[in-house]
Amino acid sequence: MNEQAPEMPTDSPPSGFLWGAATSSYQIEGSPLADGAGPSIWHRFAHTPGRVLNGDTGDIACDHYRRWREDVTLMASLGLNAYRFSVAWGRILPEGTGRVNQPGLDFYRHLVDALLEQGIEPMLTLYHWDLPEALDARGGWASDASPGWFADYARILYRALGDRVRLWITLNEPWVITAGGYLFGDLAPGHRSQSETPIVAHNLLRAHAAALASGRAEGIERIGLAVNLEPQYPASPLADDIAATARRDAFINRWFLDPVFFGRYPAEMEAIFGTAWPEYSASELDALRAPPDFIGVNYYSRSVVRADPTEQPVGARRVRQDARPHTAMDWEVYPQGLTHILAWIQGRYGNPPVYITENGAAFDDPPPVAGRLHDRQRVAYLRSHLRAASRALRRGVDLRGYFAWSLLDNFEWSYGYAKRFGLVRVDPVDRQRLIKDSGRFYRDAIRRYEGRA
Ligand SMILES: N#[N+]C[C@@H]1[C@@H](O)[C@H](O)[C@@H](O)[C@@H]2O[C@H]12
Repeated sequence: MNEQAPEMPTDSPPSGFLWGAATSSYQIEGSPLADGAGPSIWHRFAHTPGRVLNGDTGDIACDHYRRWREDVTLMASLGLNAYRFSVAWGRILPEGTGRVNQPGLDFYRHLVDALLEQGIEPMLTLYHWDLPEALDARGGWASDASPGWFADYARILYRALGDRVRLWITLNEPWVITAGGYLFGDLAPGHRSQSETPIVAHNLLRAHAAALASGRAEGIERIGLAVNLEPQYPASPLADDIAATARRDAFINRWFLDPVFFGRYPAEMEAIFGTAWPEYSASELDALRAPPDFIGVNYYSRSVVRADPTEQPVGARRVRQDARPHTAMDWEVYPQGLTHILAWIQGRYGNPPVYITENGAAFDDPPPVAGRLHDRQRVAYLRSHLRAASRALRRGVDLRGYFAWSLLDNFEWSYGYAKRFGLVRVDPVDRQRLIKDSGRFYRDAIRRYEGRA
């Protein structure tokens, strides 16, 4: 596909720039209970009738647990020099704590070694939503003990893989873990509790700090935090809309980053949660200060915000921008928002190193024809967002890499397999992989950026 690659401010990106793709364990691996693994909250959630569209589960997913060698070869054929994946906690510690399951460790060690053999830098996410069911039975992230569980689990992985994995992420999207799993209830474990929500968020922040500390003790030098960020724009200059936008910005963008960088929550949180917001001592807040060595930015879209008292707990809602293109998730395609959010990080948190750890789009792909899949909308999305990333580089943002979401069509949580984000198609029947035009475009863009085209 002779697509013009996006322009870059310089002939090539900063040296060492990472060109990757991202996945997560429950979404691609399948075989959730193989070789001694313990079940996760997503295994239970997906097998609970009515929780996932079409009754889909991750029992097979992309069958990556068995096809991982083929997938590493696929990554190399795309010219990736990095790959972001997550570890299923339950494969390492079937009961969440205690006994280590060696076959689980071996699976990830073999995967990492195969990546390194292909010159592909592994970026390992310790937690991407699949908490061991055994820990949820003990209170899960609402338990005061959860940070200790997580630090112990992290330490096992640091010791097993710290000599070959250089880039670590503690948590993937703590906001989605909290809001999806404990406030709105559309994600595992499916709670809907305004009182539990701030407690879970606080424990996740404590867990991040604990895992950062245990990593430092093991000599791990590059530990990040991956956050979903969504720039918020007021629908009008009305004071109510401006205030609603500030509340939603605090709720989505600052709730987790402010504590880890400043040791304080955004002032808006108490107004959002009211009496459900706990009292924290100065020392409890200061203990959250755990600046990551880099921020992982998961960017998909923006929100245009209007005040709406019926939309709780924030009192704000998104206003759909009908005049603009939207993805199959009904998210507005807004590449400028990526530049804006990267510049916002640069200004607010002191220009920390940043990786775009997820960026991509679901579209209703056409069927393959003669061995090709022409996903033109996804090619356009990638091109516009790579350009937006290059504009951030031009502003001096310390951007170190870009990971497309996702390498493979995979299990899209409560949407099951109905929403497809992959650069590579996965056949729903035989799981055969087929590189889409977007995968070819990304491969060609990498070559041009790296001056190899
Ligand atoms: N939805 N959606 C796509 C994508 C999801 O598949 C990832 O697992 C999350 O990290 C993040 O929400 C983004």
